[in-house]
Amino acid sequence: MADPELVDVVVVGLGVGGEEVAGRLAEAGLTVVGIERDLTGGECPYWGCIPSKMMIRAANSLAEARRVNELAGSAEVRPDWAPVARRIREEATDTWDDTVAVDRFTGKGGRFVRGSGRLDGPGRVRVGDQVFQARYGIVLGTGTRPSVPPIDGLADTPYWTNHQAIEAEQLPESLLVLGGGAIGLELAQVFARFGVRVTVVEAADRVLAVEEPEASEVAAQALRADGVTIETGVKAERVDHDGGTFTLHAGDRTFRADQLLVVTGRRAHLEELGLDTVQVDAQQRYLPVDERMHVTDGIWAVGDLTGEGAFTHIAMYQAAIVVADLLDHMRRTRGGPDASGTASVVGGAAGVVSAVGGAMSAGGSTVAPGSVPVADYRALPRVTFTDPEVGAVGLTEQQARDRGINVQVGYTDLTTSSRGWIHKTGNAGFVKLVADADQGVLVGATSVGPAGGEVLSGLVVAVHAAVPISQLRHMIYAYPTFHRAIEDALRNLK
Ligand SMILES: Cc1cc2nc3c(=O)[nH]c(=O)nc-3n(C[C@H](O)[C@H](O)[C@H](O)COP(=O)(O)OP(=O)(O)OC[C@H]3O[C@@H](n4cnc5c(N)ncnc54)[C@H](O)[C@@H]3O)c2cc1C
Ligand SMILES: NC(=O)c1ccc[n+]([C@@H]2O[C@H](COP(=O)([O-])OP(=O)(O)OC[C@H]3O[C@@H](n4cnc5c(N)ncnc54)[C@H](O)[C@@H]3O)[C@@H](O)[C@H]2O)c1
Repeated sequence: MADPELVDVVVVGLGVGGEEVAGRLAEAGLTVVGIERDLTGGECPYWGCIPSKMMIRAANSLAEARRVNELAGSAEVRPDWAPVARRIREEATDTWDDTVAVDRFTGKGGRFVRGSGRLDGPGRVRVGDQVFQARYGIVLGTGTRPSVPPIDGLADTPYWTNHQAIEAEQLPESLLVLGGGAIGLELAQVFARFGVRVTVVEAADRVLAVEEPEASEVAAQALRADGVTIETGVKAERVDHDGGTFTLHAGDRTFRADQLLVVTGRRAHLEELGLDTVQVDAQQRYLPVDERMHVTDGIWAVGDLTGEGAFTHIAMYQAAIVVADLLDHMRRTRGGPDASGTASVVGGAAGVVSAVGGAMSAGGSTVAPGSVPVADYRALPRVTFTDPEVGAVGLTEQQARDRGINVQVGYTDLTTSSRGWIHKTGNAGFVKLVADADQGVLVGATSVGPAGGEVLSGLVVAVHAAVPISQLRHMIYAYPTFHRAIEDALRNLK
């Protein structure tokens, strides 16, 4: 067995989070080994956010064209999946080839290794026959994979996960979607708008169950208007496939379709990471991290793996913290610059310090030695890109009540706002605010509507910066925007 090779940092998993950390550290002059077993960039660019939003853009253009009949004359719409599949192949994924992403990383000075990495004792990572010893740290960014429920017969059928759904070049005539969460609803609406007969089968008593009940209701109504059948409270017991048709059995009910898409959540595979070799429990659902993304001595984690929210913006946010903290750790280990910025490190990492004179560049912001930012998820935004979009930040009303907060709620229906009324067809939505009456600030908000995700931005600022409600009430909201509904909802707080 070859001796371990000494490098500065090893990053295992080059998804959104890992690629960002590895690239930034390599740019900073560290010797960084990035290990990826599949495609550099991970789920988001190849099977997640980007191609799914290309599908949504296409499906929404069909829906908008169909609205011409109500607003502006007549339009005949003939959906064709071919340009969508082509765009995903050619523009988004290079037909699922990551050469560009690997070149981007190596262009920054990183060293790329294709394979499955696992911890091999303190400071060490093994990939195949190669073993790397990390001088300053190891970063785990191995993400999640679909969590497939243990339903009788399911594993033996050719069901789709998000991968096959995103890669589809032809659409089935009918589709069962198991799971009415973010992925399920976004894709169900897309396929329905392209003419597929879609049924969503959800175990909980409502779709999008993590968000406000009003959001679940509007989303369900919108999908039904697109022809989607929504079945909630269904406990699937068995799945059969006879070569052409899937049959899903639940009590005395059966659901049939040409294809079955399983989107029932995601799971981190900690058991694959060799965590036992560093005395970390691998029997957990996610890998717990502290506010600076530490797992244990010399190990950081980033992204979906941490269970702090499976979103690309969380992975990027955490990546900035890991970079800052790792550079800070390196400086302390090497006896680097003090708070006044006197550089004293040498070797591969010296470039980092000399380049910025004692301050360290992390995530686009400059971090002075010793002042590493810490994670704060109070104002975590999320957007489900159905039409209407469901945007939310911070706590739901129920979550706030469960925390014992003295809650006030303000609600307004978008259809009654000037802009909603003008917009007419496709105007479903609302703004709901959750306030802490004792503190006089918003702790959560939901904005559903044609631009629900964009309207959310003002609400994210309000929750993040704890802007006093009295101040929010005395702002000027442009007329007639969708976001002006926030002013109404503030007025309705009680
Ligand atoms: C259909 C869909 C739509 C989505 N839409 C959105 C959206 O609109 N907005 C949003 O914010 N988020 C969205 N997400 C979520 C987003 O894709 C994830 O939050 C993001 O990809 C997480 O990044 P990550 O780096 O944690 O993990 P991943 O992107 O999962 O990357 C992890 C990488 O690690 C690699 N890996 C795993 N184990 C090993 C190992 N042992 N050795 C080497 N490599 C390994 C994997 O191959 C993978 O490339 C969507 C997800 C899906 C599935
Ligand atoms: N727009 C976005 O930002 C976006 C889009 C897609 C995905 N994502 C991320 O990816 C994550 C995973 O998405 P997802 O939709 O797979 O998970 P999810 O957790 O959002 O939803 C899964 C749904 O499946 C249901 N379910 C679980 N087991 C079931 C069963 N046996 N039968 C029927 N229903 C069952 C759950 O009740 C839940 O409603 C999301 O949590 C989100 O963080 C984000």
